[in-house]
Amino acid sequence: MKIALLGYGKMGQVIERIALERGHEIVLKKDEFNTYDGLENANVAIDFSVPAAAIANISASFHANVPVVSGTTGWLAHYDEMIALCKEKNGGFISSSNFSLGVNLFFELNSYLAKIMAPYHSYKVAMEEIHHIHKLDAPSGTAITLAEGVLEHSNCSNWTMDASPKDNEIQIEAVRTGEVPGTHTVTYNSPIDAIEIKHTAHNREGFALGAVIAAEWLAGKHGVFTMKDVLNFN
Ligand SMILES: NC(=O)C1=CN([C@@H]2O[C@H](COP(=O)(O)OP(=O)(O)OC[C@H]3O[C@@H](n4cnc5c(N)ncnc54)[C@H](O)[C@@H]3O)[C@@H](O)[C@H]2O)C=CC1
Ligand SMILES: O=C(O)C1=N[C@H](C(=O)O)C[C@H](O)C1
Repeated sequence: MKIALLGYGKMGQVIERIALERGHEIVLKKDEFNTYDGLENANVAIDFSVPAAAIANISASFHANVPVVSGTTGWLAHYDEMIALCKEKNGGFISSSNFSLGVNLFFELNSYLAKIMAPYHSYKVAMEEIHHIHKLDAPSGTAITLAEGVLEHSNCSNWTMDASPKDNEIQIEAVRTGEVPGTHTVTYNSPIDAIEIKHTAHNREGFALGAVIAAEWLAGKHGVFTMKDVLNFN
């Protein structure tokens, strides 16, 4: 399969290695300095760039009739626009705040826990995400997905990064330190005890492998999909 890498930073480089190991060919490595020349030759594009570039990368893929997997976080305000463009161009699209198998299992666990905790109002839910100091966005896309998973089942109204959240708000604390690849914790605390679930990425391999598997799955398809479709979680 011919892959266009849209973004060739920390993630793009791990994705390249894994894609080559799985027998794929890289036909474009797009960064902020070069053009989309060659994109039209790809069977699939993989966007791991920066929030400001993600929209242009995803749009360029739809215009070139190339299905696109996007892992870039921090551009959710434009999500509906990209879905509309995908439909207009009959494109193929998967975006996810986190492509690792472990985190996608963790999303399922988070939803289940939120469901069974819903009747117990003495527990207050909060989240912490820890990442490397180079990360541009906060909170992480993964923390937002986790919070959305809780909001679906609880009577909380929204998430906040405010240090003094209201009773009906889910607090997300974002910590930036060293070279941490990504750690997410969801805690339900009561005056009596606490229940905590945690996912720790030891490196970027899981994110990258998940993105390549998603790309293999998406090639040749039209429509908007999620990692649940790829992993058969539905
Ligand atoms: N969904 C997931 O599983 C994961 C998502 N991410 C997200 O992926 C994104 C990239 O992460 P990293 O690789 O760690 O960041 P990075 O900063 O190492 O790399 C970003 C790359 O984007 C490139 N770039 C900048 N402007 C561009 C443009 N106009 N077109 C194409 N590329 C451009 C930069 O040259 C840089 O190489 C971030 O938003 C991060 O939050 C990171 C890990 C996992
Ligand atoms: O920027 C990162 O590094 C990561 N970003 C994603 C996010 O914002 O959730 C996924 C992962 O945690 C690493």
